[in-house]
Amino acid sequence: MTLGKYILAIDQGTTSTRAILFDALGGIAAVAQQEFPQIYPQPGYVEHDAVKILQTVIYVCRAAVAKAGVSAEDVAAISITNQRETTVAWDSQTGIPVCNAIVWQCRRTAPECERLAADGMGEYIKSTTGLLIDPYFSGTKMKWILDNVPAARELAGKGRLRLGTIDSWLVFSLTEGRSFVTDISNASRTMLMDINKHCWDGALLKKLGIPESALPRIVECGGDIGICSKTLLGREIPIAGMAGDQHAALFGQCCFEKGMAKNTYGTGCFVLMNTGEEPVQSKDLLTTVAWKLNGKTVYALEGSAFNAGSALQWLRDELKIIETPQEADRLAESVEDSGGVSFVPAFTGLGAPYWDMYARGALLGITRGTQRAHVCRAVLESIAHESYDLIHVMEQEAGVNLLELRVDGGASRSRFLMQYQADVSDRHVKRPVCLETTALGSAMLAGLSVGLWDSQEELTELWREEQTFTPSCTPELRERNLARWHRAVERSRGWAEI
Ligand SMILES: Nc1ncnc2c1ncn2[C@@H]1O[C@H](COP(=O)(O)OP(=O)(O)O)[C@@H](O)[C@H]1O
Ligand SMILES: O=P(O)(O)OC[C@H](O)CO
Repeated sequence: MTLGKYILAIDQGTTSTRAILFDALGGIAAVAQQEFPQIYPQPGYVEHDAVKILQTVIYVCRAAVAKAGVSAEDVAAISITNQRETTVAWDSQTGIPVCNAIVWQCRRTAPECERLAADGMGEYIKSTTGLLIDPYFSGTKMKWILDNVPAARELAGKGRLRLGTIDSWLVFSLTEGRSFVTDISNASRTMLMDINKHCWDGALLKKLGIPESALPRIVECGGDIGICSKTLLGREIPIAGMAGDQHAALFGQCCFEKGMAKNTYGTGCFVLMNTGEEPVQSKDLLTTVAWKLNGKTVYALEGSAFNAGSALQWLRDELKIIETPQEADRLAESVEDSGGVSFVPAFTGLGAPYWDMYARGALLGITRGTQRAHVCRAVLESIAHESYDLIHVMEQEAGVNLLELRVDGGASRSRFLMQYQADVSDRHVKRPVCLETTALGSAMLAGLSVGLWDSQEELTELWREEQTFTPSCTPELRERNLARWHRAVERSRGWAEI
């Protein structure tokens, strides 16, 4: 077989699935995208239809290859990157899910998390998995399925239950031999994997009642992950790169050196910093595997904010005060400030550094003169404010000074947001030419594995800056805005509990 010239990257995100065909220079030959429905069965619950997700994957892969006008022979490898933690349960024989996937944002396992905390599991979970007790992670979602879906229990009894994150679900569904694997970066988000030993932790599986036989094999982020069956594109193609989306974005931003960091503005906001080959423990941040390649593991510290771009979608879909996110940008720039309005996007609680599963969204400071432009501005500012918190706590806990922040993701297109981010965090914000960094990172993992690229140095050469946003705000204004944000956060906390 001659080596194809392209990598087909599947980016399975929270609100849409994209397939992007990258050429050997890291350039985009074609993109295909499809949104899929979010399911909100009750307040605080978020679900996805895993079969629908698979259908979007198949559709966008075929569409991207067709758009580029290339043949399947030209595709050297497929890579997968995905929304993390979202949990799917299915039957190994039929390949059919037993219930909707429980999305990372879903808060239904808050009571189980309280029980774990009351049992004094916090310290053990932190030191073993690098994570905090929160409904965010897959472990308690798996337990919920076993406790609440009779078909899951029945299949578990027969040894036919499969529990996995979206990466496992896609590899299982796309491969002829039905490979059942998860990559180590996704596994490190389950609250079940020992981040030092890189295996499932027996004590946690026992505590949550999860049978190890239902869990996938943990593999590296590059190599022989599976062979995609020819039903997808007409010929078998190796799946050679796989990582959770935020880990892939760190790789795609070429943050290969210890201390380099990125922030991805998608549905949520996720700041990850490369901390080198040893896991670094932190109080309010997550310790996670960034990637593992050829036996070498790189770790990261992560600050996660659960809602960011989703707040713009809320303005568009629920409040209906904008038609596109770009309109929010224009409106935000049309007023001098937010007119005293503050917004806290805690739709599904607050992540780092607050870790409040009962916080809920808040819109404060409204007066009779408040216009939609003020609300749009407050929403965009809130995304920068929560990112400021992540950057600030990261600098404090890792003892570093981030001189620059590399940014990507859908909402990093917003000029207003990026400038405000630079102002409020007093840091240079660097936006690359390729904002599809998540997909690019996974393509790089696959490309290294199949020999399209030889080294990380070669990949670094492919990274191109589009624009740097320079801080230009007075310290007084900055402090005033941050103080108001922190007052607003306090008011949003514990709301659902009450
Ligand atoms: N021009 C824009 N300005 C601001 N936000 C945007 C813009 N375009 C897209 N977004 C936001 O980006 C998000 C989608 O980004 P994406 O990286 O695809 O996220 P995900 O992978 O979580 O689905 C949406 O929530 C949307 O509100
Ligand atoms: O869909 P995204 O890009 O916002 O990413 C979701 C995260 O992976 C959740 O941990």
